[in-house]
Order: sequence, then structure tokens, then C-alpha cells
Amino acid sequence: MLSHSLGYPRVGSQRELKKANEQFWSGKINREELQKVARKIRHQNWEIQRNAGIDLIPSNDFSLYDQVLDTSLMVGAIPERYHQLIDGKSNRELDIYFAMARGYQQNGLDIKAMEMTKWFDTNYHYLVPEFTRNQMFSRYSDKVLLEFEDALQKGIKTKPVLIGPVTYLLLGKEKEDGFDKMDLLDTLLPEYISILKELSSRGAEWVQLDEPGLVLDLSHKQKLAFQSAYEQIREAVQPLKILVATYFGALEDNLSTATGLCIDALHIDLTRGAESLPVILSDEDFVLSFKKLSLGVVDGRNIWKNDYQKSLEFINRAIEVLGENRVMVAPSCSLLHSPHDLDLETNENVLTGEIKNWMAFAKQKLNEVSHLARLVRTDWELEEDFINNQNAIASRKNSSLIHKPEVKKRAESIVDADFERVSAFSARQMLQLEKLELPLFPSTTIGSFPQTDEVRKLRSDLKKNVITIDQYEDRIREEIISSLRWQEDLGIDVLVHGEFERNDMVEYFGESLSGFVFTQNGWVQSYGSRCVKPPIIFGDVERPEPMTVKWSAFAQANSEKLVKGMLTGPVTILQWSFVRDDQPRKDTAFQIGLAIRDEVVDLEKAGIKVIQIDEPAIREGLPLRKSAWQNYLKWAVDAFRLSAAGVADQTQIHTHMCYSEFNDIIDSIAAMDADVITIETSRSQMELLDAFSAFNYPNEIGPGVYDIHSPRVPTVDEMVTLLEKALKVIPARNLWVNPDCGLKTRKWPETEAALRNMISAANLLRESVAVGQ
Ligand SMILES: CN1c2c(nc(N)[nH]c2=O)NC[C@@H]1CNc1ccc(C(=O)N[C@@H](CCC(=O)N[C@@H](CCC(=O)N[C@@H](CCC(=O)O)C(=O)O)C(=O)O)C(=O)O)cc1
Ligand SMILES: N[C@@H](CCS)C(=O)O
Ligand SMILES: [Zn+2]
Repeated sequence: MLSHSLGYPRVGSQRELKKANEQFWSGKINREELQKVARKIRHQNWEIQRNAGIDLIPSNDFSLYDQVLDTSLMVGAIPERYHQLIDGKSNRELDIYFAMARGYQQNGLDIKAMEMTKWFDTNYHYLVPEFTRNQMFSRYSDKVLLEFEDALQKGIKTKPVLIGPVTYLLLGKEKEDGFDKMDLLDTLLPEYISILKELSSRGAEWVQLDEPGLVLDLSHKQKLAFQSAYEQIREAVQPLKILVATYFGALEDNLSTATGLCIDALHIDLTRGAESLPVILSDEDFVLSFKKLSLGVVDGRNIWKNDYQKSLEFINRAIEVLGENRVMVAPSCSLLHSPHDLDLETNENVLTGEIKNWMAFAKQKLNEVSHLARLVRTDWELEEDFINNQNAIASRKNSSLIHKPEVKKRAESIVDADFERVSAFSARQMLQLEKLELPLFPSTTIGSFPQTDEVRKLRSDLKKNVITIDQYEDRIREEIISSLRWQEDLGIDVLVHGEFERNDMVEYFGESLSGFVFTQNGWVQSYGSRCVKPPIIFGDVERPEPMTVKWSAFAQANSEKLVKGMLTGPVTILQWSFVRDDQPRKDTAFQIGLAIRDEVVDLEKAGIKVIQIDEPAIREGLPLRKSAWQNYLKWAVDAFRLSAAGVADQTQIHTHMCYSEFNDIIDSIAAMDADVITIETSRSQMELLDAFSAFNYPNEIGPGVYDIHSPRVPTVDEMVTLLEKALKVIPARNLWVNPDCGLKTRKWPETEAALRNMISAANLLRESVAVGQ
């Protein structure tokens, strides 16, 4: 039985790649130095996997920025606007690559970045391929070949990983009307076939084509595309063995499409789609074929130890039907979504022994895969690895750290009125208009201001006891004051305190709530060089004391203008944490909802009149299958309403969302009933607003007028154009002016320039409306 891994985290256990990328972008290191860091990480990853005893080790799972962008470069899907950077004489692959990822504002050129969106239902973001009607594909990057060769030189014959052609098309966007991206398959396939043939001729035996598209709702045409693609690939690339990897869900109605593919192995995710297993094992055609079945038993998206008893039962069941040679064992998906290494968590004050013993990070998950592959051939109940594992599982199940009767009791006592504001929006809007005295097109920002190296160093110095808590807080207060003065000078209407005291919008709350633990080094890539350290929810959640009131009250006391309170909502805290798997997500969301509600009420008591509860992850939490949407949306919206509804009508509740398509869930967005929603819209040129206008969305909206993910400074004209576009579908009295998202990833000079332009755009709009009247 072969063991394998679908992909390994690539930022490095100390975020070496993040640091190298950022140094390269700021000109502190050159491309050779960047490539050296990248190569070292790849070599380490291969070594770790070899040492863990994994049979098939992946290559090309590494990426400098994003694996979907890598694929676009591989097949030459480089949008026209970047062609001016292609220089026949010198190799500009890296410049083009980063220009596509981050935009390009140099040498008199001003080229926008590609759109970025969520990778399925994860907190990872990919760069959306752009397709035109006459789209051509032609190999541009040989990265996949080079990485295979590199590993081969180290004595490792890897299994190169590529995003499968059908999923690649499904992930892309038609940038012109009048064609269906699926019709590009025949043009795309020759590029895939040519690269696979080359891999085969260089000695590759296995290749992994990731087709998570197979866990989505698919049209008949899309299902046929899978069938046709793999018939053509198989025929052209023999004897190369093809493994198609599905993950993040069950195959459901795509099961026969998946099992019928002309391939050598099919990988299924048993942590999210266990119901596929018995169906496949009773599918005569599959059983009578020679295909292998790869069982994704070790959860690549959570940090709990695998339950060996359960996994061995799955593996045994498959072996009984298919025989040992046709069964493979693996993590459920790429370990990109797991933190690197639990062994690096050495601080007992952060992660205690008992709870730590319940966990496995990427490196430990590989050992689990190896153990399972070995144990299945033994009388496992007598084996030490098995006994240790089952002891840890039992220790978690029975631990007194997890359950708090008073928290459960409060959640059980929630009544319908707890989800309702006192009055309907129309009445609240009048009261807020009177109380807040805001101008037409009020301007605001989303919350965070640049997290400079100095601010981050302060936190790091505090952790290392280089400075005291008083010194730390004094410096944070200084940052708040200077940002308030600066916002006032600029003429922003609703100010923010800047979130300088927060490491991250979820981790910060995780550190203050009971029922959570957090890590020192549990970094997971979110996009490009940006990482998060998701907190871990292990038990019932409670708010021991106010979490943000001190900072918001301080900020409000230091400005005549309104300062927004700033919180992260229950669904986002849930979605961006590693969660309990011993109770429904809804129960955890409601417990967090109650904790945030207490904070909202305390902010109001402290004199904060505008409170934002960010819910950027509401869309991301949506199940991948439409049939499960309603159930999720009901409890997700309720969790938000529970957190927001404890205040008086005059208190204005904002929410914020980014990276979202709302067309299909607009009724749920409206049901959240936030007084104001600020949303990301600029990269899609306000396309998103069509949904709000078609639905007649009643509440106030701040459609983002500039993309904060790129250092590019937008012009006043650009923003005026976007606002005018917005005004066509949003009544003037409901329109706010704000960026797409928080500014923590930006530097101060570009932030100041962009916000100055944004305020000029708001003023121009006010003037033109006044003239029009
Ligand atoms: C809004 N988004 C978020 C998502 N998920 C979250 N959990 N949070 C989000 O904000 N998902 C969708 C989007 C986009 N995603 C991101 C994700 C991450 C960042 C980001 O800026 N991340 C930072 C890390 C943030 C953090 O935890 N900082 C800590 C640690 C700081 C640090 O690096 N310290 C240094 C030492 C410094 C020194 O001594 O000089 C070190 O440890 O080496 C903190 O501030 O204390 C990142 O850098 O990647 C943005 C958008
Ligand atoms: N308040 C947060 C929201 C990010 S989605 C911020 O401004 O960073
Ligand atoms: Zn955001």
C-alpha cells in the first residue's frame, strides 16, 4: 500500500519565504537570493517527507506566491496588460509573475493586479485566471519540470502536482461576454499533455492532477469535460500514471464521473466525504478496474490528532474489496492549510501539555499517514503507536477542560428576541441620522492602519520582555492619537482607532476568549506572503472580560469626531480558527456570538456610537454544495444577529465583508440587517453591486472604491467613476465612501496618498450632487 502526500506547507516553519519575498519586493535581496531561500524550503520539505517514510512525495506543490498563478504562467494565460513586460531578450518571468500577483507601478507603467478570491471554502486566496474569447495557451513557465529535476538530483523521484485542467478552467473568469470558458478545454489540453509528456520523458512515474472541482455542483457539460479531458490525457501520456485528487467534500452526484475517469488512481477526502467510500466500493465498474483508491483519512484542515481506530477501519474496508495494492493512504488534502510543526510549540504558557497532546500539525500528520500505512498490516491493537494514539483521543474526549455548564446553559436559553434589534432599519436610520449628524456620502475606513515593522516589533519586544506592558500600551496610545489627528486633518467622517494593538483580527480575540488556545509558530499561508496563526477552539467559549473597550474608549475620548468600535464577528472567528469537531459548528458560533454581544453592549455603554462587526468569512463558510446552503446561512446570519442585537436603535452597527460574491446570498446579507455594510467591490469594478440593486437592498452600503491588496495608489478620477457607477444603483442617502478592506498590509505613504485621493473623490461627488440639485 502506497502512502503519499498531496502537498506540504511552503512558507517555511519560520516564514522564511514570506520574509524573502518581502525583501525581494523592497529591493533588499536579488532574484538569486530569493530563489536560494525557495530552493532551501523545497529541499527541507522533501527531506521531512522522506524521513517520515512517505512513498510518493509531491513536487510543484511549492509556490513563490500561488499555485493557480503558477498554472496560469505554465500554460501562458498571461492577460494582455502584462505583455508589455515581456522582453524577448531577458528572462522576466519573475517580474511578470509578481506583476500579475501584486500589480506593477514602476518605470512609468501602471498595471493592475489580477483579481484574488477564496480557494474553495478555505482562508487561502488564489489569483483568478482571466480568459478571453480567443484565449490562446502556450507554455511560458517550466517550473514544474525544474522542480521535478531538482528533486531527482536529490535522489527523490517526486509526484509532480498540477491543478487539473478542468478545475483550472472552473476557477477562471470570462473577461468578455459571448463564450463559455469550458469551451477552452480543447485549446488548453495540448499544453497539459505536452508538459505531462515531458515529465514522463524525464522519468516521472506518477503525476497528481488536483480536481477539487469534482466536489462542486457541476452542469452536465462540465461533467463531460472531466470525462473528455482525462480520455485525451490518458491516451497521450501513457505510461505516466495519473492520480486525480478530489478534496474538500463528497463526490455525491459526481461520483460516477470521478470513478469513471480514465486514470490510474482517484483520491477522495474521507474527512468530509466519507459517504463516498461505500458507494465506490460497491461500484462494480470501479472494483473490476485496475484503478487505485487513495484514502484521504488524515484531516489536512484541522489540527486534531487522527483517530487511528476510525481510519484503520476505513482502510481495511477498502483493502477487503480492492486488495492492498490498490489502496493508497494520504492526508485529506494538501497540508498547505495546516501549520508546520507542533514540535516548535515549546512554550507551556501558550499551549499546555494536555491540550497539545491532542494535536497534530503538518509534520505530525505525515507521521500519522506513515503509521496508518504500517499499522494496517499488523495486529494494531497491540502496537505502541496505536495505543498512544487512542490514549490521546480518549484524553480529549473525557477532559474537564472542555465543558462549561454555565456557557451551555446560556446558549440554551437564547430566545427569538435576542436576534432582533428594537426597531426596523427604516426607523433606526432616522434615529441614527439625527444622532450621528453625518454628511451625504460619509467616508470611513475599514479599521486597520499599516502594521509597520515598528508596531510589530513592539509586540515582539513585549513578548520577549524587552519592554513592559505599560511601555507597550503607551506606544500604542501614541499610534492611536497620531492616526486620529491624521484622519481628522484629512477630513474622514467616521474615524477608526487603527487596530495597532492587534496581531490579527481573529487571533487577537482568540487570545482574549476562554475555550481558545493559540500557538507561537502555527503559521498558515493566507495569500502571497501573508500568513495567519489561526487560534484553536478546544472548549466552550466565554468572554472573561472586555476585549476592546479600553482602546475604543480611549480613541473616542481623544476625538470630537465619531470613532468606530471594531470587532470581529462570530462566524469569522469560527471560520478562521481551527475548530472543535466534537460539537456542531453552529453551537460554537452561538457561543462566540454571545461573547461578542457582551462586547458590543459594553462598547455602547462606554459611549461608542458606531460599532463595526466584521464578517468577511460569511461567504467563505458557505458549504460547497448548494443543497447545504440554507441550513448554514440560517445559523450564520443568526449568530451575527445575536452578536449585534443587544444595542439601542441609535447605535449604528456596521459589518464588513471582502473577497465575496454576493449575488446568490444577497437575501442572507440583507437578513443580517446591519445598518451599514462595507464591501470589497473595486477589483470587480462594482460588478457586485448588481446583486444589491436587483435585490433592492434596503440598508446603507459602502462599496470599496479602491483595492487595498496592491500598493498601487488609485487616482481621484478612478474613484469618482466607481462612485458614479455605484450611485446608479444605490440611493445617494445610503452610499458610503471607503476602501475595499483594512489597510494593515499597506505602507503609510501609499495609504496617505490613496486616502487623500479617496476624500477628494467623496468631495467631488458631493459637489456634483449639490450642483445637480
Ligand atoms: C483580512 N484577512 C484576514 C484573513 N484571515 C485572518 N485570520 N486575518 C485577516 O486579517 N483572511 C482574509 C484576509 C486576508 N488575509 C490577511 C492575512 C494576514 C495578513 C497579515 O498581515 N499577516 C501578518 C501576520 C499578522 C500577525 O500575526 N502578526 C503578529 C506577528 C508579527 C511578526 O511577524 N513578528 C515578527 C517579529 C517582528 C520584529 O521583532 O521585528 C516575527 O515573529 O518574526 C503581530 O503583529 O504581533 C503577516 O505578516 O503575514 C494580512 C491579510
Ligand atoms: N477590520 C479589519 C477587517 C479586515 S477584513 C481590518 O480593517 O483589517
Ligand atoms: Zn476585509
